[in-house]
Amino acid sequence: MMTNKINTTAASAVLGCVADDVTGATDLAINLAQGGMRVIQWLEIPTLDDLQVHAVDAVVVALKTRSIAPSDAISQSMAAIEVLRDHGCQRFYFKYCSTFDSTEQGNIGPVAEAMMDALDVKQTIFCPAFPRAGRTVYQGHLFVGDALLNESGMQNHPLNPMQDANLVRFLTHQVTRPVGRLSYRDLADVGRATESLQTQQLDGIAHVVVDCVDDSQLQTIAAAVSDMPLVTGGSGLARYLGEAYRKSGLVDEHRAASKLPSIPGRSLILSGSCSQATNRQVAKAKSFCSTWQLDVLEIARDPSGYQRRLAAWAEACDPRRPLLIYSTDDPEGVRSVQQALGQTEAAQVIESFLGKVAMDLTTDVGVRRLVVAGGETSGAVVRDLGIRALKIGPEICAGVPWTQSIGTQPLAIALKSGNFGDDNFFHTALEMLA
Ligand SMILES: Nc1ncnc2c1ncn2[C@@H]1O[C@H](COP(=O)(O)OP(=O)(O)O)[C@@H](O)[C@H]1O
Ligand SMILES: O=C(O)[C@@H](O)C(=O)COP(=O)(O)O
Repeated sequence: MMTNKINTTAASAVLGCVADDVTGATDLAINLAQGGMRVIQWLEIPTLDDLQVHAVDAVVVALKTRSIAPSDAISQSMAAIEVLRDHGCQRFYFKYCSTFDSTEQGNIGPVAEAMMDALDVKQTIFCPAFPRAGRTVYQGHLFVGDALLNESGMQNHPLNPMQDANLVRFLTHQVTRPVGRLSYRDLADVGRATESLQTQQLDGIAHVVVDCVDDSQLQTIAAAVSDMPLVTGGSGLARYLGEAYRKSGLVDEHRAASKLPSIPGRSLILSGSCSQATNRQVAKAKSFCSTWQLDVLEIARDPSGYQRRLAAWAEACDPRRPLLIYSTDDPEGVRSVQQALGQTEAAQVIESFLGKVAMDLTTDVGVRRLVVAGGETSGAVVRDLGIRALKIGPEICAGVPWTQSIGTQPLAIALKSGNFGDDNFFHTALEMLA
């Protein structure tokens, strides 16, 4: 049950966002910042006192709810929404993956419906499109580049293989209320888009999947939904919310983005993503990094022995070269590990090991610059490092900024969604700090 306590201090953020994973949250945060909003990203649910300390327009709370049981995802998301609402947020954003990562059981639909109930909202949109990163939606079908979602490599995802690109059909499995579509034809102007949403609401359509193939359509969608209390989607839409909220008087001025973190120290790349993009990026990074490929079965057998060997190796490496430690593998490698350990156990073994590696190497060998590839992987790493919040810096590639941890002994951190970035991503990221 939500409480009715509303905080109305001047410091309240207008927009409260809940993201279902950490890289997704960072992606959302950089897009909001590029739209001129001041943003803070929390890596755990903040307290009301935490929220009073930072004067921002948008608060992004990163959860790790994408691949857990729907009931757990709902309860964590509700806890986040409650604190954001009590803080005084007037608009809410549920961020999930631009590739709609979920299964027929959830968690996108069930979490969205729970948020709608909590906020007393009759209709929301589903807008995963992020054209700058190649994610578009046409006739309700999600494309990654020029491939349908289910032919894009996402059909082999280790945790949520995506086998249906038709979002209207797929979302219908996850929700209890009717699903409609805002067609690209109605995105010709804001008035038409608004009218289509209103007509659908009168027809009882609660969930509207939004077509969108370019940024001008995102701009139209943002203007059409600026009064909607709750929107859901990828990060693309967020880029234009600042402008829409400024026009409707919710946010005052356009704020400049933050600077690069200036933090000396060793660089470490940790990669647990098995996406096609990350496989290519890891292959490229081997040329300029000291490299260690994890043997997952050996970690499962003797985690502490393996951790000691890895730490000794890192200690002995040339400190001027970045360290690259990865479990990234092709679908065949992933299958064989999952057959031996089970899907969930394999993920847990790797995530908890990479978290420990991050702790060891930041504590013992002077790592202060950290790049992590993979949403679940990033979630595990920042949790184990005990980082509570991030300041958002400039963009490395679409959807991935440099960030700086807030607190004593800050780290420069880049959290990369598995699918994002070109083949030279790791090099580009570290060169920016050189
Ligand atoms: N070699 C591997 N075999 C099996 N599972 C793996 C392997 N490497 C990583 N994983 C698991 O696959 C999942 C990848 O998810 P994630 O980190 O979110 O990456 P992405 O951003 O590409 O989705 C993680 O749970 C990770 O622990
Ligand atoms: O929207 C996106 O594509 C990303 O922001 C995202 O959610 C990242 O998820 P992972 O691919 O699991 O890192």
